[in-house]
Amino acid sequence: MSQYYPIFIDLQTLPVLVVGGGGVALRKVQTLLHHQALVRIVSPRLVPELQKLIDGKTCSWVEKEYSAEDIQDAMLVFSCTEIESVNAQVSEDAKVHHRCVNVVDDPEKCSFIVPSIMEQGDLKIAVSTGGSSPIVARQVRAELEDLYGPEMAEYLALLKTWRQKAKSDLPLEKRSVFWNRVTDGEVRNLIKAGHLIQAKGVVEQCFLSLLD
Ligand SMILES: C[C@@]1(CC(=O)O)c2cc3[nH]c(cc4nc(cc5[nH]c(cc(n2)[C@H]1CCC(=O)O)[C@@](C)(CC(=O)O)[C@@H]5CCC(=O)O)C(CC(=O)O)=C4CCC(=O)O)c(CCC(=O)O)c3CC(=O)O
Ligand SMILES: NC(=O)C1=CN([C@@H]2O[C@H](COP(=O)(O)OP(=O)(O)OC[C@H]3O[C@@H](n4cnc5c(N)ncnc54)[C@H](O)[C@@H]3O)[C@@H](O)[C@H]2O)C=CC1
Repeated sequence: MSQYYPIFIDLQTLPVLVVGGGGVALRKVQTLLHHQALVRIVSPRLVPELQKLIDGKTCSWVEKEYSAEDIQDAMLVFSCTEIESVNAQVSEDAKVHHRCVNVVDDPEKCSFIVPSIMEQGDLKIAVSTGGSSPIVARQVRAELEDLYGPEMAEYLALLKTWRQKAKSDLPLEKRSVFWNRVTDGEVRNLIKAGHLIQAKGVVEQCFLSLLD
C-alpha cells in the first residue's frame, strides 16, 4: 500500500476532469465545487442531482463516453464509472500525461485518494485510512465533528484578526508568550460558553500587557 502524502491544494485555478455521472461522481463533484474547482464532467448520463449542478461555468458537462483527449488540461482526474476497463483506461491515460488520478473502485489505480473532510471555519481536518476502510474514515470524521464544534470557527476567526498586529507590534519572544497564552484553553472555553466579548477582552488584555 502507498504511503499517501497529505497536502491542502488551492483548486481555484485547477481544471478537474470527472469521468462518470453516477452517485459516486456526485459525491466527488460536490466536494470539488465546495473547494471552487473548475469541474468538467464527461459521461453519457448524469444523475438528476448532478444535472442540477451544471452551470456551464464552474461545472460543465460533456455528454459522451470518455476518450483520451478528454484529459486536456486537467491536473486532477477522477474516474467514477462502474466499468472497470474504462476506469483502467482513464488511469493509464492520466498517468501517461503525468496527471494525478483517482479511481473510485480501485486504490491500486489511484495516484491520490480522497479523504473524509470536516470543517469548522478555517479548521479543516482530512482523515484517511489509506484505503483500508473508507467507512472508518467517515466515522473518525464524525467523532472529530463532536470534538470540534462551531466555537472553533469563531475562535480561529478571532485569533486571525490578531496575527498581523502581533507580528508587527510584538518582538518574537513576546509573540510566542502571547500565542501560548491566548491558546491555553481559556479563550476557546469562553467562546464555547457563548462569551465572545469576554474572550475578545482576554486576548486584548494579554496583548496590551506585553506591549513595551
Ligand atoms: C480508496 C478510496 C478511493 C477514493 O474514492 O478516493 C475509496 C475507495 C472505495 N470506497 C468504497 C466504498 C464506499 N466509500 C464511501 C465513502 C467515502 N469514500 C471515500 C474515500 C475513499 N474511498 C478512498 C479511501 C479513503 C481512505 O480510506 O482514506 C470518502 C472518505 C471520500 C469521498 O469519496 O468523497 C467517502 C466518505 C466521506 C464522508 O462521509 O466523510 C461509501 C459510503 C459511506 O461510507 O457512507 C462507500 C460504500 C460503503 C462501502 O462499500 O464501503 C469502495 C468499495 C466499492 C465496492 O465495494 O464496490 C472502494 C474501493 C475499494 O476499497 O477497493
Ligand atoms: N470510492 C467510493 O467511494 C465508492 C466506489 N464505488 C464504485 O464506484 C463505481 C461507480 O459507482 P456509482 O456512481 O454508484 O455508479 P453508477 O452506475 O451510478 O454511475 C456510473 C456512471 O458512469 C458513467 N459511464 C459509464 N461508462 C462511461 C464511459 N465510457 N465514459 C464516461 N462515463 C461512463 C455512467 O453513465 C454513469 O453515469 C462503482 O463501480 C462502485 O463499485 C461505489 C461506492 C463508493
